[in-house]
Amino acid sequence: MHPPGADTVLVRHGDVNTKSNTVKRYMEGILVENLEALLADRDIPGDVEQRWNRPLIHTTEDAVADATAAASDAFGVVSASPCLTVSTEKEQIVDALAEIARERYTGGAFAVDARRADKNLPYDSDDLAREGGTAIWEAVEDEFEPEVDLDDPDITFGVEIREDSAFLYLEKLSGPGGLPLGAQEPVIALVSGGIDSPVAAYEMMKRGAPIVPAYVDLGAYGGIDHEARAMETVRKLSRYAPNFDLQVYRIPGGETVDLLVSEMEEGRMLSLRRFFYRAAETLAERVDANGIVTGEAVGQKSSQTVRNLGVTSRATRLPIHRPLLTWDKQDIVAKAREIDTYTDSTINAGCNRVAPDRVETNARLEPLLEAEPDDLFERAEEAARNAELVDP
Ligand SMILES: Nc1ncnc2c1ncn2[C@@H]1O[C@H](COP(=O)(O)OP(=O)(O)OP(=O)(O)O)[C@@H](O)[C@H]1O
Repeated sequence: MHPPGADTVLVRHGDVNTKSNTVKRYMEGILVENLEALLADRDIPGDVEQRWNRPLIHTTEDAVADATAAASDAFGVVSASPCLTVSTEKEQIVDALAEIARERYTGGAFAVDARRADKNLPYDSDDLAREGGTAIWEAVEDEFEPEVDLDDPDITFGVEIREDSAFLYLEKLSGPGGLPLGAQEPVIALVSGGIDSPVAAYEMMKRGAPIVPAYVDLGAYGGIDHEARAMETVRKLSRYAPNFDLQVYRIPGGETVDLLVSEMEEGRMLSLRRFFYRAAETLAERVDANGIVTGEAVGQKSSQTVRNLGVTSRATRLPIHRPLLTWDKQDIVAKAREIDTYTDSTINAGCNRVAPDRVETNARLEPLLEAEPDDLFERAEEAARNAELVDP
């Protein structure tokens, strides 16, 4: 809900504020570009202004809700509010609060949350909250029985006073937090048709690292549905990053999977992971990426025991980022639903079908090296060199 006449979105960032002024300026610049791209991608009118630690989106009242929703999808944003802008004169703010109350208050407990960045103003936030609260009360008391509750209000009248304007709002839409996308270097995101890998990729994006998605085509063990699911989740992720290229590298892995299935039993899944990582490393050299992100979590699968992660990780010199390492499955599923990458599929495809009846949970590197094909890494490197770029 926004105040009548609201045509501005106040955008708040969090971790960016912990940076030095130079870095903060730089990151705010990236955030502004990303906000502009989100608005353009969703056909929302608006101009983004970079100022005082709080980017502003100037839009129309009709578009202010959509613009706020778009801002709350931008990495680095902690919250966004659709605002009415008035001058910093106390009387103007108090009058505007009364007017907003007349239009929007429908009963229940209310609070005024006032903050000011400019400590030179002739009034402080407590004065303003008190006078604003009285004005709201008087504006609605004939029709309702208003009540003030600063701890658990039904409606909060927010006031944020900056150098030359005061911003009045009724809601704060939460954003993802983190850092603006592009504030870090890119990483290869290994995306499967599963639930976890898109969430892991999203978490890296949230910390500012653009992703280069890579899908390993498992041949007959993957299948068209498996690939379609992987592509669909990348499409969903691209909604958060319209100014970044999220084309997918499809790495051919079918022949190697066939070989692993015919020649290996228990350690097969681990060698397949080692193939993935080495292929990702080669692709990273090709596209100048700096790490690999996967959806693995400790103990979630046999290939993800602490011991097995240690053995599989030896296949690459690059860091493997596993943002979900300590997450429980239900939290991963909840996040996947929240970011709209959840794929409600029971199709038995991908790695599930490659898995043998008896899986290795306690691997050692030497016996695995003995068992796996000698040319596993050459195969991975060649597959990555042959990877084709496809639209998700
Ligand atoms: N076909 C594939 N292409 C690219 N990466 C893959 C593929 N299969 C698995 N991975 C990567 O390896 C990780 C662990 O594999 P796992 O077998 O647990 O995947 P999954 O259960 O099929 O999918 P997810 O982990 O996404 O739920 C995945 O999170 C993903 O990063």
